[in-house]
Amino acid sequence: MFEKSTWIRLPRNVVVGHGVRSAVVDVVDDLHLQGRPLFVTSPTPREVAADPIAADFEAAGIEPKIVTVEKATFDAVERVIEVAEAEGAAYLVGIGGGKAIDIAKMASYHLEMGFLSVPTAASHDGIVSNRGSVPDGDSRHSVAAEPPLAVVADTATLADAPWELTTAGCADIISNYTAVMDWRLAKRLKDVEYSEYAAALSEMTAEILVDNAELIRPGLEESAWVVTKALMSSGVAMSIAGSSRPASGAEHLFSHQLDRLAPGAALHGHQVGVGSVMTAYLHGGDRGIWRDIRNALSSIDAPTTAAELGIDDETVVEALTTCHEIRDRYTILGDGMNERAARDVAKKTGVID
Ligand SMILES: NC(=O)C1=CN([C@@H]2O[C@H](COP(=O)(O)OP(=O)(O)OC[C@H]3O[C@@H](n4cnc5c(N)ncnc54)[C@H](O)[C@@H]3O)[C@@H](O)[C@H]2O)C=CC1
Ligand SMILES: O=C(CO)COP(=O)(O)O
Ligand SMILES: [Zn+2]
Repeated sequence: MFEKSTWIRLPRNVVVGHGVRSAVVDVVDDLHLQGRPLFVTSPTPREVAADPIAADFEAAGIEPKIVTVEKATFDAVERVIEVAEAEGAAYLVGIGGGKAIDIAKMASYHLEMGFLSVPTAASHDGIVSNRGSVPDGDSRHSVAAEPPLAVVADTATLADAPWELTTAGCADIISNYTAVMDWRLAKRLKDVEYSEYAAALSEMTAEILVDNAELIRPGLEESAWVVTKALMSSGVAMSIAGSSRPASGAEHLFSHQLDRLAPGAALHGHQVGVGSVMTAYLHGGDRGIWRDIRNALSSIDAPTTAAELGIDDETVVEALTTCHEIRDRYTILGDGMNERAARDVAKKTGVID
């Protein structure tokens, strides 16, 4: 008897384009959301977007409460839950980069409340995904979270954000190549749950982005459009899979370990991009696609070396040898690299000197 079932939760409204920030209040109306919203944001996105959006709500007779968060931690999620309960919030709006959006979607999941995603940077593919990513001691959890009821991505805001945030988003997408290689490997070796549709969507998203790399240039609003569509498509792949597997493999483990060893040194997307160059080498050796990945990253101004990340060579080697312990996710790293092998791959790919 056939007993499989799946439940894929995707946004109902996706609004992307120039100036759509002022449409958030209309989107809320279209979704028939009632009551007081809680905006979850961080300091710069508050100035850039949350305060102006709050003014639109006030003009429409709705008084939002705003909470500002700094880090994507379980404590921050707890604080947002407490504020939402104390203020009688009816739904949450995450406004900012990956961290603010992750906190909002995780708090919404716990509160069983609707959530809207309003990215202010095209820096990560968590904009529509149903996962949250949180460091916790020596581990990094990928936790279930509320997918957004709607996404409102204003390309004017995204194009105005610092250019490196956009290149980080591109690198987060380019890393899908190796994430999918790891997922297929884990399917073959460990029979993990696998979706060919999610894997294909994730790979195709990376391909389309690389094919359109010439459109991704600083100061071009069209770049924000191209990158945001890719970020959403990658997030949909995660929602189809019900896991971050299509977009997170060993290159993400490497980045999560760098976050522990060198906190704040580089952006998430830039770290996973450099990780992807090295794990592509581990998958395919010298004839594999590692040079294609490195060239794709260079073509959109993303870092390809430890020095460009602002991280020293020894930290890269340490991250490579220890990052398999971050979580129980089988990848090309298997049960870990030894130091000589880690140094070798980092040197051969030009990541370290
Ligand atoms: N849940 C998921 O599926 C995913 C989650 N992530 C998570 O997202 C985080 C990475 O996201 P990021 O956006 O790189 O980090 P982030 O949220 O820390 O943002 C980076 C910086 O950009 C600033 N910023 C945002 N918009 C701006 C604007 N318009 N102008 C000026 N500055 C602006 C922020 O204030 C922050 O200082 C990581 O924690 C990562 O694990 C990443 C991918 C997928
Ligand atoms: O960053 C992600 C996908 O780009 C997902 O993060 P995790 O590695 O925490 O699942
Ligand atoms: Zn990522």
